[in-house]
Amino acid sequence: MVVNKVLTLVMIREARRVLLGMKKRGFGQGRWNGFGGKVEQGETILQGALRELHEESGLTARHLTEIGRLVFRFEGDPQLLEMRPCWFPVDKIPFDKMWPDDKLWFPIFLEGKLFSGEFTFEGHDKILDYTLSQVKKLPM
Ligand SMILES: Nc1nc2c([nH]c(=O)n2[C@H]2C[C@H](O)[C@@H](COP(=O)(O)OP(=O)(O)OP(=O)(O)O)O2)c(=O)[nH]1
Repeated sequence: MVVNKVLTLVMIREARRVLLGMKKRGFGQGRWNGFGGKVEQGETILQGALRELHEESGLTARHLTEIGRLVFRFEGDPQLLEMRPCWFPVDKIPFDKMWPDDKLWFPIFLEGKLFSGEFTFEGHDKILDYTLSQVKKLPM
């Protein structure tokens, strides 16, 4: 069965550091990540991103800027929320405790460039196949 969900992922960054949250339970448990989750019915992606950012980190953003668009396919399951935020210097991002695709697109994000990609996973650790590129404009 194919389940299509729209998920947000907000990266809070300053020039030399990035704020990540430790996912305490549910989908991605035990991994550092940006803040986000499912877009709810009747919500725009931006509204969903602002809501999840606030729910998970307590932060209220004045504005958000698009950084990329990624498609994930899982040959398996999904699930829940809860985060523990922590700032990481840009040269000390804990990739070994993050989603395996992150080390591929983070460099583009940290350069301030837009990116677009698709990842197919086997379970939650193995990337079977992917495409990723820096783009001038995000696909709709
Ligand atoms: N960095 C990174 N983030 C990912 C990857 N895959 C993936 O779903 N995410 C993000 C998108 C979302 O922000 C988050 C998953 O959202 P979620 O399932 O916890 O959604 P939610 O908070 O609405 O959860 P729930 O309460 O409905 O269970 O993980 C990935 O490969 N890398």
